[in-house]
Amino acid sequence: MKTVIIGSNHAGIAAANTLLDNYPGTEVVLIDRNTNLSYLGCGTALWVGRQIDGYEDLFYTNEETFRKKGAKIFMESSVTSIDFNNKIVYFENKAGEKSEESYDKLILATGSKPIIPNIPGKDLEGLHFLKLFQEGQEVDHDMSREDVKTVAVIGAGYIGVEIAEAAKRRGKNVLLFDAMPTSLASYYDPEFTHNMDKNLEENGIELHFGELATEYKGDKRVTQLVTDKGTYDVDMVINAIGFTANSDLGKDHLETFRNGAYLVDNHQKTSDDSVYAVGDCATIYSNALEATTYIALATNAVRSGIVAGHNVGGTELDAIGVQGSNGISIFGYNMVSTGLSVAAAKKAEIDVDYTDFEDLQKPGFIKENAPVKIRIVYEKSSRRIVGAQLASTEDISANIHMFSLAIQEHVTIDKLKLLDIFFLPHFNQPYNYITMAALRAK
Ligand SMILES: Cc1cc2nc3c(=O)[nH]c(=O)nc-3n(C[C@H](O)[C@H](O)[C@H](O)COP(=O)(O)OP(=O)(O)OC[C@H]3O[C@@H](n4cnc5c(N)ncnc54)[C@H](O)[C@@H]3O)c2cc1C
Ligand SMILES: NC(=O)C1=CN([C@@H]2O[C@H](COP(=O)(O)OP(=O)(O)OC[C@H]3O[C@@H](n4cnc5c(N)ncnc54)[C@H](O)[C@@H]3O)[C@@H](O)[C@H]2O)C=CC1
Repeated sequence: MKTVIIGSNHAGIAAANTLLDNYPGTEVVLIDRNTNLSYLGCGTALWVGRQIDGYEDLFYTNEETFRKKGAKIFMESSVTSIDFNNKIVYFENKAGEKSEESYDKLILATGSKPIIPNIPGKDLEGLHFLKLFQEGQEVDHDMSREDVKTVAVIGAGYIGVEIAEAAKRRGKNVLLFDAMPTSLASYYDPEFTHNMDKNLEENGIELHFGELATEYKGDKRVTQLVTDKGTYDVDMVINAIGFTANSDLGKDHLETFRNGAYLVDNHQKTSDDSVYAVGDCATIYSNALEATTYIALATNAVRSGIVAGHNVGGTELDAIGVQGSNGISIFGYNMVSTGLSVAAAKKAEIDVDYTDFEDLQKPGFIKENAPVKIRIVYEKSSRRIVGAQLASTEDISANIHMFSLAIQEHVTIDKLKLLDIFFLPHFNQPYNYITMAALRAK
């Protein structure tokens, strides 16, 4: 059996490795238009902000590894069209040479693309996106210019907040804009985002929330950003207002979601029996929403790649849905969340309650210690947990996995009240904040 995989980043790589490592004799062809594969975009801000030495270790595999495993791999080759009826993929390399590959099964792993603000001046120099490794290099290069003193970041989601920190660490004046009234509004409730906003401000980032960019101005290069509230002198702009699915190749043949992502079942199969879709170009099932949705995360890309790999290889494997678990760490302030915030539940018309608690991570007699905030969100009628948020300068990240499992397994808030949680002063308190929050639930 021959499988062609279009896109060899996290999702495509996971599918290819699953097939190559578990199904000897399977023919695998990988095609990608980029020069590199396996770039961990999550490291861009760390590298640009000089928190790590360079970008070299942000790649975890390469072309050669796939060749050694017996796969055919075409890099710098762009798939231009697919004949779904005759099962042929057409592609072109950078020299313009055209090729084709037939398939028995096709895995679409074409990922996502940044949303481009459609406002005047969008072709000026000095405007950036932050998706590809090459875009990270351009941002890094621009930030090295002596004349780039003020950086505007549009979008205070995950990429925007992380790159705003990086720009500040590089000594720039940083202006951070978002249409919403706080940073990270899609992931956390205001009780949490206000702490992050304060953290950003205390570290010298100028916040402009509830403000919409309307124009970039400049002669050849951007010199001003105009919003509905003012005009700002800037030397560089980084746009980070979200991703949308890159589904151009199959959108006329396959069923798609409202944002264009390929609709998939729990085997990652699309509406065409021979075609699978994985990662950011596909939909995903949310256990919190109990519905199909779109969540662009590397973790989802890897898991969906594994599921597709096994199903294509011949072993039935059901995806179990996700919670959209995520985390961020900015100037030492850590936030993690999973499932739905109260705001997200409201938007999805799920009637929820929540319980909050705040306490020190460890007993008061431990010196190295800091407060932790927790919110657990649960559905009013069923009492199942649908979300959790935590924030602290302590490393509270591992707590979120338990809540992810709780949402996946439909655990109620009441089940959490007497949960056996260990205590050791080096780590936590006997009256654990998880227990305390659960006990306070209405
Ligand atoms: C700056 C940044 C930071 C991030 N941080 C995190 C994080 O901390 N945690 C997290 O979970 N997620 C993070 N993400 C999101 C994560 O990177 C994506 O969810 C992940 O890359 C999705 O993987 P994918 O393989 O589905 O798609 P992509 O990474 O988008 O890869 C798609 C591949 O398809 C190829 N392709 C597309 N069209 C064609 C075509 N026509 N022909 C040939 N090849 C094609 C592309 O070249 C690309 O290599 C971050 C993203 C960015 C940009
Ligand atoms: N730590 C992590 O897990 C990370 C995850 N990612 C993922 O990568 C994907 C893309 O990240 P982001 O681009 O940061 O998307 P995002 O969805 O996290 O944030 C986009 C932000 O832009 C704002 N916005 C939208 N339209 C706007 C407009 N016209 N003007 C001003 N603001 C506007 C939104 O309110 C939102 O705050 C996301 O799925 C994200 O979860 C990215 C970086 C790190």
